[in-house]
Amino acid sequence: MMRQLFIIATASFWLLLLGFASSDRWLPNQVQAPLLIARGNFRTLGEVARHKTADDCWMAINGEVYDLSSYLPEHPSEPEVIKVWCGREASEAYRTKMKNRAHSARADRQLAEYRIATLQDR
Ligand code: HEM
Repeated sequence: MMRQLFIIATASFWLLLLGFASSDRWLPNQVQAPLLIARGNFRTLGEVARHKTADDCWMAINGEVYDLSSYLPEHPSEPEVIKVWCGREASEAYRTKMKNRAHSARADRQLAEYRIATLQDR
């Protein structure tokens, strides 16, 4: 009886420990994002520049880096209007739509979904 109790207690202890050690893997995305920032997920403009095609399209906007590859076909303008900004610093373009008009709050919310990193200055 004591032996069984001892085995159960030991097994529970290690299971609990394992659970704590790997718990952040099971956290939902909203919780994982700040963890990624805390761990320093930074990309430089040089790295952004390597993703400059429509199929592989990163942009730096307001200090954050976005992978917009899957969003491009959904953008409600002529494809060229947004494609030319792939691989570039595009804060001004996003802020003005290149015609002195701001994007909507809905656009801002969509943009946030594509964030992959924070922009590193150098
Ligand atoms: C960075 C370069 C970009 C440029 C030059 C650009 C330009 C434009 C233009 C010309 C329009 C259509 C005309 C208009 O509504 O005034 C438009 C609409 C829109 N764009 Fe962009 N866009 C850019 C990036 C983005 C990104 C990254 C997103 C979101 C992930 C986005 C989301 C939208 C949405 C949702 C609309 C519909 C109108 C609105 O909600 O503001 N755009 N954009």
